[in-house]
Amino acid sequence: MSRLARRSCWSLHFKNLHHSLIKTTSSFSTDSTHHPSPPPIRVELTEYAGRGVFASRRIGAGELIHTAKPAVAHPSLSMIHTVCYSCLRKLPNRHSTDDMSFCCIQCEQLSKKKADWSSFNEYCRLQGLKYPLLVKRLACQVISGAVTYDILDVLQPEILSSDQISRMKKEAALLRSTFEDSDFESEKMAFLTEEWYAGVLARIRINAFRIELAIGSYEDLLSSAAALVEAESAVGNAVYVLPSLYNHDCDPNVNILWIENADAKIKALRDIEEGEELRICYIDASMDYGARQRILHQGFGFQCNCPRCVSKD
Ligand SMILES: C[S@@+](CC[C@H](N)C(=O)[O-])C[C@H]1O[C@@H](n2cnc3c(N)ncnc32)[C@H](O)[C@@H]1O
Repeated sequence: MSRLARRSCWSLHFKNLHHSLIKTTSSFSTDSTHHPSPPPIRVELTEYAGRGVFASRRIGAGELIHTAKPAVAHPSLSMIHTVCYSCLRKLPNRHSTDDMSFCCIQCEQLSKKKADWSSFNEYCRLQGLKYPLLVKRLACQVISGAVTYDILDVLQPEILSSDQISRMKKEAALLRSTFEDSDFESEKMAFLTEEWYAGVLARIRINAFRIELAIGSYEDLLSSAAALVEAESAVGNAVYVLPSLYNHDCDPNVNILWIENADAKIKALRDIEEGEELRICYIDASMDYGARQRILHQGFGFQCNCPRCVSKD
């Protein structure tokens, strides 16, 4: 296939992908008559990093570009008694001892049939793992019919080593046996194979966001200071579809923030021209050039060639 033909094939693919992503994964701010306005973005192929998100019109500094609901979210284990198990909102009653507490009936309904997750959670706690918790949560959502088993297939996967794959096989078996012990119907678990587990985890490892809620009150400020002392300031982790298509820049023009729960808000940090790529920063941009390159290479497998890195700033 010629380069041009391949490109137009991709263009068609991305046009369809763009429409389905916009329709299915994001909720957008509405105007006063409650007509949802489409976000000013389009998904296109970049020259350097697969897909990326581009401005479809001029966007002003501070503008809310779009919001997005997570495909899957899970609280940090150290926060499991203090935030909603579904949406990661802080709970008014911070003394819950239940491993699944909810902020409202709608969130509770997303976890109707419960299993005993103590062994799986303990395994993750001992190994210092956070992403298998997202796979567990996704499997629950698939079983309950809230999402399809292939919801994350559209995301870029990490290339896994054979060591990682054999560890994942053990985790997949532990996950499956927890469902079996809790009498989940076996037909509903047919999707839960070692391959499914490894494929989902490979995508989560590249695309998960660590959720830190914006400080809303003096009380939040105190609890966040306490969490920092305990080395855990994130309320949890989540994976989104559309936000996962934003590429990285060490001097980004947009950022993602969370105000009260795991719903992501994507905002412009400065004026952006039509056609400009929208890029977020995956890491702490205050680190020096060498540390940024090392972390991006180890965590995401790429060498950053953003203007800041090219000038070794
Ligand atoms: C979260 S995904 C971003 C969307 C991705 N481009 C896609 O097509 O799905 C992260 C991956 O995009 C690529 N990427 C993102 N920012 C990049 C950059 N500044 N330079 C090179 N590759 C980048 C890397 O392969 C990285 O692992």
